[in-house]
Amino acid sequence: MNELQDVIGAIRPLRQEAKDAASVHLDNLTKPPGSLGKLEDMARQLAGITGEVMPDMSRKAIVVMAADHGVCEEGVSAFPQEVTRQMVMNFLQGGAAVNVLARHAGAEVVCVDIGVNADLEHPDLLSRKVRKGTANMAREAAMTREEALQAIRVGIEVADGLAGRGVRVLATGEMGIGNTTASSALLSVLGGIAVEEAVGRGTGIDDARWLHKQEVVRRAIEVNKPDADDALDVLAKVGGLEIAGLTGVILGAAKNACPVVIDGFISSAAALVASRLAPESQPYMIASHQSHEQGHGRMLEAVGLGPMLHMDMRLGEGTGAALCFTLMDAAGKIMREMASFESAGVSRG
Ligand SMILES: Cc1cc2ncn([C@H]3O[C@H](COP(=O)(O)O)[C@@H](O)[C@H]3O)c2cc1C
Ligand SMILES: O=C(O)c1cccnc1
Repeated sequence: MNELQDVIGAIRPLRQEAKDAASVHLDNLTKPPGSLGKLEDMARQLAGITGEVMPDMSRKAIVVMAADHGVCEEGVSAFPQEVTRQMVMNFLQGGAAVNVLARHAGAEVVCVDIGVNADLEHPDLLSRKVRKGTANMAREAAMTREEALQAIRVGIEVADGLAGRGVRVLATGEMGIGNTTASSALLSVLGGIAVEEAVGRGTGIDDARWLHKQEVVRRAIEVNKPDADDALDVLAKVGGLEIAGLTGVILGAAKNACPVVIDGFISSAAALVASRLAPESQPYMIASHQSHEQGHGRMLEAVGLGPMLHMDMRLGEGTGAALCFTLMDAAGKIMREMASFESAGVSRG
């Protein structure tokens, strides 16, 4: 626990003077004050995070954490568990949606095996397996507290490694068949939200399976009795290895004064855990989008974040975060390239 406490202790509040300087700069540009809406909010936030009015955000990475879920044996997903490992190979070959959208945004994809239930090897795969999938949370704790901590540590190390080689913006992505079930359980317990509101349709289950998925989440909470005031306990009992890993990525990004773009429902579950473990990490987060998954709006509310985009996407992987990168670049260009009232000879109101 000490190590995690050290990381949390190293997270600084945003730099108010840089935020104020960004506000002054924005208000001198040739537009009515505030008229670029969330682009301006983002520019101010990025200044506060980095301490620079025009930060270098040229190097960006999406960390895709992959892991399996024992709860799949309850029949909670529309797809079989082997899709997790098959999609990991797809990421490594560059053919998944996140690869395409990351290329479009000029970002790299870093794929981490933190708990896939198979032996995977590839030169570009970061092999950091904590265990081969979680246990079935409907019967027992998904993992031990120590395993959850270990997975968080993996995420912190990945974030440290990327920041150490000059990556300035991080984003979260994931792959794990069954992980909307774990995310829903986290939302229900940590957000104090009824199971039927927290559980959505994930990969696209029908009504009967959706009701069954709700029952499975209820059973997982009943069997494990997670302590809502102890986020690590909840994460270990009803979470997932990739969710724990992403919690670490978020804490690691904040420690390194890097903005961290949060993707969809599952990534937001990691953001919720991170915000409970370390409330000071929340200002470093940017919610890329609100996905189509039923509980995502409530999840973002619980973290205290407002989404940049509503695209009706429900894929995960980091796809929404990749799209949001292009908005970050747009915000950066506004700060750098727009004329001021003075330079353009435009009258102020
Ligand atoms: C081919 C395929 C690619 C995906 N990429 C992300 N997910 C998404 O779907 C999964 C969660 O949904 P559930 O909880 O219903 O299993 C996660 O792996 C998530 O990343 C995918 C799912 C599939 C089938
Ligand atoms: O919101 C998401 O990211 C999501 C929703 C459904 C399935 N996979 C991911």
